[in-house]
Amino acid sequence: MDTLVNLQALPMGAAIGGPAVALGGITLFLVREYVKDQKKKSSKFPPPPVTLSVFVLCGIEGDYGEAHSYHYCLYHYMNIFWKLKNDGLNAEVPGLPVIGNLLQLKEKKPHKTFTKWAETYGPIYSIKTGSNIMVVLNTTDVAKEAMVTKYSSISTRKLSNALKILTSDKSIVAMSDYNEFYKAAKRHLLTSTLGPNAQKRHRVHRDIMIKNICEQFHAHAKIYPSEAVNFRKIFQSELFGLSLKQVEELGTTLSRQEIFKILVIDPMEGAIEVDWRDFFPYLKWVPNKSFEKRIQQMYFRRQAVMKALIEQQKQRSILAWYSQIPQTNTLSEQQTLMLLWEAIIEASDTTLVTSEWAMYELSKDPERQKLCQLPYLAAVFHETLRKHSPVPIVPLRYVHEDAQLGGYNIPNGTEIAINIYGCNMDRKVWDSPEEWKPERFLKGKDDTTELHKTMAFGGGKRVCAGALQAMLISCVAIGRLVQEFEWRLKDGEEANVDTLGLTTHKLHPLLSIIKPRN
Ligand code: HEM
Repeated sequence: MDTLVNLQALPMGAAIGGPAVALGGITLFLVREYVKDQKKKSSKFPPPPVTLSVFVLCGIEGDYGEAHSYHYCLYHYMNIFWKLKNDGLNAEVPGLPVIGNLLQLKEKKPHKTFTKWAETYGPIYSIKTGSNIMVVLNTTDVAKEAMVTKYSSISTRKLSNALKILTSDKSIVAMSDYNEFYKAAKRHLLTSTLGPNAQKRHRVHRDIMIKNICEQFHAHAKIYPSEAVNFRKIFQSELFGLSLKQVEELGTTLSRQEIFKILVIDPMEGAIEVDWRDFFPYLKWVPNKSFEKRIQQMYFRRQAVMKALIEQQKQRSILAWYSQIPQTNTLSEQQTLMLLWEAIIEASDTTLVTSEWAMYELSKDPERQKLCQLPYLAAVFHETLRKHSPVPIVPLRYVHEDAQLGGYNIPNGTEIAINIYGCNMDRKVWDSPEEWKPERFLKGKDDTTELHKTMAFGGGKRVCAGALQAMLISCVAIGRLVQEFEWRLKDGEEANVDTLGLTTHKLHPLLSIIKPRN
């Protein structure tokens, strides 16, 4: 999934407008007074005295998700702030008043910024994104603790405004809270599409996909032997075809490229659209019409295409798992539509990201292309997941009851960012982490825990449902492409390592010169 990582921590500070600044002055004053007051009362960071009276006077009830008044947010913020301080998590990245660390994250590659901060502030620290407090985990042990042993206290999500619309308010597996809908939906996804039996049935589609890809690369090598081929152009289109399976009829009104844009590219971009109200929930009454219009348009276009697709597939009974869903009577039509879309978008992105980076690394190094026996192929796959972590930050988790992580008490209301990329760059765990060395996985080849040390697919109850599919497609593709061609990077391509977007999408599509092997 991966595709819908909720990076609410990816703000463009510049988007924060006038009203925030105006209220900011008041906030700053209140915070300063509060801190002064605390210091006067005790030097040992007492528990927050809590502006409970303000809270009560405002008449706010319900959980944090519903309580969006300015006072409540301030109360909530201070509460978490002092609890964290009290329990010794002093590592805190300094930021600006009111907006906190938002401006420092405007580069839109928070996994890299978080990793850099870990060098200065240690592997666990807190940051502020507007009125939210987030604890960032950059170390494997604590990340596992959050995903596995402490999961029950950290199993909900707080979505950005864009994601609320695009996911029909948590109606997809990857973005839902842990509840009955989640359990039913994940079960369906696994039994009908992504689990081992379903993947066995889908083998025929994978074989056709790889055959088509190889044919297109051969055609290119024949006509333009000395010109670089654009890996992504061929791979992406075939991969999307696999995820949609047969949509030729739909294709008579819309091209595959157009459908791809509506179902995959637009929502991926929409998911990281910044609505500054995400960071200042007490300002949610301020209209942000252009933002809402953009996201709503994406939503309606996707609805239209998905409905057409479902109608068509129902008539042809091709989507086997779709016809299974209504039998349970547990999912509404809209939830079913969303799950179908989820399977499409998630199948179309991260597998491409992984395969493209693996072919980039192999194209750099002809010697390593000779070593493609099976264990080595698995090592290439896992090392690519480590160095290029396709989902660099696990979709944000929300602490809904006080929990302990890494020996610190983390209060209810804190957001948790698990920086998988940061964990995979940790020098204490990985030798020369910046180098791509598949050999590091050969030693532990019989030890599956060693292979999953990268945590690329998350872990615990929320572990990625599509890990098997991603591995099957990626490994078969990488193996076949290296078997059939010699790969060499186009001159100048080596430096193109920049990424773009929610996943670690290669900014510049891979360009390699390919030569068929005898
Ligand atoms: C290399 C490829 C992939 C990577 C690295 C990846 C990674 C991840 C990660 C990190 C999560 C989040 C786990 C969490 O919240 O703790 C996730 C969740 C998920 N992924 Fe993937 N994914 C990949 C491919 C796929 C594919 C191909 C599909 C489906 C076709 C898929 C479907 C899902 C679903 C449904 C979830 C939500 C699981 C849950 O919340 O229980 N993923 N993935």
